[in-house]
Amino acid sequence: MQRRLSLSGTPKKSLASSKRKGKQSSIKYSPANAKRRRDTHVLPDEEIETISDEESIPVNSNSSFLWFEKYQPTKSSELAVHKGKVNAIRQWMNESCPYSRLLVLSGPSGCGKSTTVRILAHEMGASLVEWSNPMDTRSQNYQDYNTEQFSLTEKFQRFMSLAETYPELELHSSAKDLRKKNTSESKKFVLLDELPYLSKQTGTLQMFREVLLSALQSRGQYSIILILTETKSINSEGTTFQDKEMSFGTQILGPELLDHHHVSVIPMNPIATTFMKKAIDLILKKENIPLQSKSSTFIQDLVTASEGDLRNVLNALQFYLPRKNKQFPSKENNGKYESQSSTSREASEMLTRISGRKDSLYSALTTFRWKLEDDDDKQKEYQKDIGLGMLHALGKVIWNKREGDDEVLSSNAQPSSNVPNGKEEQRQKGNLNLYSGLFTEANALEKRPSLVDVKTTIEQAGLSGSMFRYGIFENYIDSCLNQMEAYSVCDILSFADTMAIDYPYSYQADEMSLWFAIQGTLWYLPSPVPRKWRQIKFHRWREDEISNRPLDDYSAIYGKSSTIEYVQTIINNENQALEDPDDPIEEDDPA
Ligand SMILES: Nc1ncnc2c1ncn2[C@@H]1O[C@H](COP(=O)(O)OP(=O)(O)OP(=O)(O)O)[C@@H](O)[C@H]1O
Repeated sequence: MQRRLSLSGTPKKSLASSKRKGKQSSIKYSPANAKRRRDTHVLPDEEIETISDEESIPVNSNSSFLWFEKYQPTKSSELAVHKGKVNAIRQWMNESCPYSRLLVLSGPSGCGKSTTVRILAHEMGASLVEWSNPMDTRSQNYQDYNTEQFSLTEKFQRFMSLAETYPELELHSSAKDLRKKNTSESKKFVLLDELPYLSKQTGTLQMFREVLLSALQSRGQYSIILILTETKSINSEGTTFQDKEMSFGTQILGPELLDHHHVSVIPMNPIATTFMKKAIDLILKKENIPLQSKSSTFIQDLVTASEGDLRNVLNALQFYLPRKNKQFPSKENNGKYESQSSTSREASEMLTRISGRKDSLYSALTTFRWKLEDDDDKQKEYQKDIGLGMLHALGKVIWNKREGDDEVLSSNAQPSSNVPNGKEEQRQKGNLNLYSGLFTEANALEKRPSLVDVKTTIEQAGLSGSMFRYGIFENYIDSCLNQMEAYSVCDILSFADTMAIDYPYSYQADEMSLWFAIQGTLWYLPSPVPRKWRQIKFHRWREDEISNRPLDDYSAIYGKSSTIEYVQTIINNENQALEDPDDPIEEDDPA
């Protein structure tokens, strides 16, 4: 994953970002989250500011909210973050320009970086202008995106240059009133909680650094807060390790920015155990869930497994405490927790609620068929072949053959007769290559039903959900035509990752998460999927055409030079290049 996406962050346990996190923002994905180890130093619990026990926290009654959203703190006294860190951030935010212009907050996922900044800004009556990758509008403006004149990085550049004149985001209803009292002293912060895709190869990383450097040198009266989420990388042996460079931002910022006298770095720690437990106790109280003797062991186990990620632990708890029963699971002899019988149904309902909300990033997914196991009590056994079955299933997903793909491809393989006049004209002008013409037309037929049957695919996969999700993550990029699709699929995978509970293992949550990952991937992949061989087949790239849009996006993902090299390799072996790969869907057909 690092290979392609690391510079912009991690797929968050994004639902976590969905949080908008679900958002989670920069591409954050941690299939091995359960095995993460934290190398960060944990401060003693007694130094932690106490969570307020006040009953005044406004609770959002909307049942579609996840607990980490529903019970988000509204004031700094409620933050489950080390007091020293909160004070350090507050002090930095209170400093006057130009002495502090860029604050880098680094730390593991779910340790409260973004929440702390938002709350402190609110308490100060400061404006917070937040950059958000334009993919958020994907459902509404999907087609527009492909004809956009500006790339994501160009948009970021424009955002930063206009930041001073942007109105603030409406964070809280009371924010405006607070500022009215304090207009002359109100401060402005630009919050970079997600970043556009950054790559050394395409120069976007350098551009990003230059934008920040020029912001530091400008006379603007705003300061920038950059949030970097530490990720775990997976090495060739499949074990995870902490990306130390990420902790200090060196990979993204480079020495010039890090050594800049206007730049401060505050590393954040995972949330301490004691404080997590207090936050959990408070939420259970608000949910009227009685604490039982076995609950403390259960909560202790969840907290230990979460490695300081409060969002993670709240999700796990919510999954494991069905609303009706509100009973804590009991521990079996083998050390695993017995799943609640209705967990699967709860998980399904939760996902349906999330995607059903009008403002949800995932509203497009409401059209999906949700699988509800009628017989939840049945614990299926995984005794499947780990090998060809998995590859076959994976191939089907990243291929994503939809109804009508064959017709679209064969009509476009013919010379121009089947192509509308306007398109042919554009093609001749060289503004659109054959494939992009095909892609635009395909958009008109967008979301033709996929021929991939999710249930069969999961059965064929024969692996745990996390392995299969990781398989999709490693391979989906070849199926994308632009960065928006890449971000969207990655975001969905992050979302699905959050749905799966790291510990204790839940078969139902695992399957639901895989179901969601596959459905989301199938939804966001283009139609037809432009695997590399197809691009070669339908359009022989010339070097000078690679800069044409929408190939810019493709090149941004792969890097121009590697694309050219790849094309050259294929062209040198043309027969192989033009040979259609096996069609996994047809292979499924017993006839
Ligand atoms: N007492 C609390 N203190 C801090 N966060 C809390 C608390 N209770 C619930 N939360 C929730 O925990 C989550 C913490 O996530 P947050 O986005 O702030 O972390 P982060 O470090 O920025 O993570 P990431 O880098 O993955 O975005 C938020 O969704 C917040 O609403």
